[in-house]
Amino acid sequence: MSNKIQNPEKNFPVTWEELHRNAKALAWRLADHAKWKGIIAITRGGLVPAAIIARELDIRVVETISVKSYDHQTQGEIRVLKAASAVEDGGKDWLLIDDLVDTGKTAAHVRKLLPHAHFATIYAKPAGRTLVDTFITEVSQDTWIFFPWDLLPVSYLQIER
Ligand SMILES: O=P(O)(O)OC[C@H]1O[C@H](OP(=O)(O)OP(=O)(O)O)[C@H](O)[C@@H]1O
Ligand code: HPA
Ligand SMILES: [Mg+2]
Repeated sequence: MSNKIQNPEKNFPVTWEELHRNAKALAWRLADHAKWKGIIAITRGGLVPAAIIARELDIRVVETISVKSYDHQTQGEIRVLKAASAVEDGGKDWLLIDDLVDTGKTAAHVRKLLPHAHFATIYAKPAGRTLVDTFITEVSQDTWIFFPWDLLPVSYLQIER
């Protein structure tokens, strides 16, 4: 069953620089918490934010949980392709990192698997906002966020080959 996002009205492209600044801001918010056992990145979108946060908080243990929900802008069934195998106690004292929460389906699914982990994202849309413990920037539900890893860097276009 697929749930087509109704052509989001607003495009919100994010540059590497903005992403980096926001990921650092998220790390600083998380720095006050007790000592984290490690980070669980929700792949693939959580990988880059998790890398930045791991460096900023000096966390060296980084696990992954692999979850697929979207094909381009169309949401399908949630599929966990790989579990976070080394994580115990339902994720207690672990940081779960994703790039964003949209409908909240991914977050709800992962929360069931790791109910005690602290869930943090850079961006949040209203439908999923209550499912994350910490986020930096809220955007409206009718916005589609374009991450820099899915965009062609402008500078590449300026290089003559
Ligand atoms: O709140 P939701 O509506 O569930 O959407 C949020 C999820 O969708 C995207 O992942 P996606 O499934 O596209 O895979 P990706 O991380 O590999 O891009 C994004 O990275 C979140 O994990
Ligand atoms: O707004 C979005 N941008 C990129 N990926 C996404 N996955 C769900 N919503 C989004
Ligand atoms: Mg994802």
